[in-house]
Amino acid sequence: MAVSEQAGTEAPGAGRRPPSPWRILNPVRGQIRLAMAISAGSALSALGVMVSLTLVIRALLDRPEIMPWGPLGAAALCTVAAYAARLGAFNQAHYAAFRLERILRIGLANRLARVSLGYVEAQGAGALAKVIHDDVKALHVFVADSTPLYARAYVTPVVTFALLWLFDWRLALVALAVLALGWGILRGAQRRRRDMVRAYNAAREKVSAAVVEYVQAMPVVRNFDSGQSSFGRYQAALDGYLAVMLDWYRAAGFPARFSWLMLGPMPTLTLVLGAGLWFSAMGDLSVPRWLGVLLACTGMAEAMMPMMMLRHMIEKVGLSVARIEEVMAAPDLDEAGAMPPGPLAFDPAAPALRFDRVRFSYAPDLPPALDDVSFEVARGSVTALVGPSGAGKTTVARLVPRFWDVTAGKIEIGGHDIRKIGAGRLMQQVAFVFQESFLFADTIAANIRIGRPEATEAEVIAAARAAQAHDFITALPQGYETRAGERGVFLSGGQRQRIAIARALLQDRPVLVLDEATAFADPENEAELIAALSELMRGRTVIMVAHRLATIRDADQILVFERGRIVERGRHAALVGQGGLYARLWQNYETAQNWSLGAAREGI
Ligand SMILES: Nc1ncnc2c1ncn2[C@@H]1O[C@H](COP(=O)(O)OP(=O)(O)OP(=O)(O)O)[C@@H](O)[C@H]1O
Repeated sequence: MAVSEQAGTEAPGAGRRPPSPWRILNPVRGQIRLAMAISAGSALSALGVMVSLTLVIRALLDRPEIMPWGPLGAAALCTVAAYAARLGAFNQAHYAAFRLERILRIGLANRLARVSLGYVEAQGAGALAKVIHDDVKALHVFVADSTPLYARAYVTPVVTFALLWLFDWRLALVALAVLALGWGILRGAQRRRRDMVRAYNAAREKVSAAVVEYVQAMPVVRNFDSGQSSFGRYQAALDGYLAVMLDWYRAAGFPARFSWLMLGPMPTLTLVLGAGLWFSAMGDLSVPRWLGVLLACTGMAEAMMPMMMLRHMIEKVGLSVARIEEVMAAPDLDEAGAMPPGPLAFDPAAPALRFDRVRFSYAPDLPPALDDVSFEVARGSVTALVGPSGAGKTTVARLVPRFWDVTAGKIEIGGHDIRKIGAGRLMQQVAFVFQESFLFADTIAANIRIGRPEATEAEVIAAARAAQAHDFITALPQGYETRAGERGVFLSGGQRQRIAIARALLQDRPVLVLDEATAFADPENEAELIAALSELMRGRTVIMVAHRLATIRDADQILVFERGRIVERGRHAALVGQGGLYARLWQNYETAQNWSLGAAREGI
């Protein structure tokens, strides 16, 4: 399951609480503590203003003819200090947030560089990019805006209560009772909140999945579906979302609003005012004290609000933390047994590539996708993998660049177990061109240069020429400097493939893995693609998956897979002669070819 889906609805661990954000803040803990301390100082200074003003009033009531400069000056000083400290706290928190953002992004990028490519593929590039971007951003917002509030939210009510107690313990208890009542009702209203949040997230995910499906499937929808079933799914998701929202509103509505009202300053003020009137009428409360209580208790009620908001923010940011921690905990490619760095001597007598009793399962509870697969690929030869859908061909191709590691057995390059070579050195040996050729949002030239940034312009052009890409590249608006990839120029699947081939040519690595490299090609493109591939394959050790059997007729070795095992092996003519699975596949292929041209025309 992809990262985003997991944390969005069920996981991390259905029904479990999202983790606390504090642990992940460790790298900037010191600075956050500093921000909190300064913020607490600001809260105390604000209370100092209240106390000073109370002293001013008391002094004026006692001796109205003398201006109480001392308490007035203290009030002014405390006001300035409160604002300065507040600003300082937010500055510190923002610095910490920027530092944390950088640390987490670098950490996540480093992690992804070390995990297996299979993990990245399984999670989906989009979901991982969302973690690096959106979830880290959510933490930034939390640190920058919430941590100073946090200190204030806890310091202010406690210190205010102490002050109230000093002024008049009876009125302090009245204020506390009102707030406790509001708090109690709110907690009651929030008891169902976690379930509600989960139902809400699930409903929201369903809506976005339905939207994505509806938009992505638009061509299919228009052709076959007239929009009925996918739009129906979208509508059902929307209805579900509405039902959850209404349910939530009904369940939490009244108590929540009532408790917010209770936690506002008015109820506390009214009761303290009433109680104060009564006490002073009984001659039990001096006016300055009463005023002091009134001034302070508004602050106490107000301070409760951020507490509620912060609880909500912590729960929300917890989901982002869960997703970040999940990526951070992704297993490393096993590099423990890797040989020390330095040039590697390959055994010239060993085959270029060897699978030795390889067994591989995608997960411990899944049946093996490959079982007891052994073969050798001689240096400079071409090995083709064929077989029915799901037979394991792609899995073989992806085990070579270590998308995943074998479950049992081993894969060797030049006599070395690929797990021991180390990922970096392995990549110097193996180039791969897979079904989807990814182009970065950069110029075409930069995209070709990716494996060898130091390549000269002449080398880039030579590689593009050999890959049959030069002509269409020069026809683009800015030639090699045209931007490709996201929001760049639109390139067809076959053109992207040829750029990927030019890239692989420039990388000039001895072992080449091709998976379905001609899958995207239209008939005009195909001839060019095959020419490009022949250029790429020249002199290299090639292992290729191809559905178009014509492209592998001349392969030095054909391995026929069925249900994860090699069932036949040999050259084309011999295999056709055997009359087994390959012969059947070949016959089907030929029939399909003839049908596509001849029968289809007759049909029209
Ligand atoms: N990421 C994955 N997770 C779990 N199982 C997988 C995964 N990828 C492939 N499989 C399973 O492993 C088996 C072999 O799949 P593989 O893609 O290697 O077959 P293939 O011969 O390349 O098929 P095709 O010609 O249709 O591409 C299949 O049963 C497939 O369902």
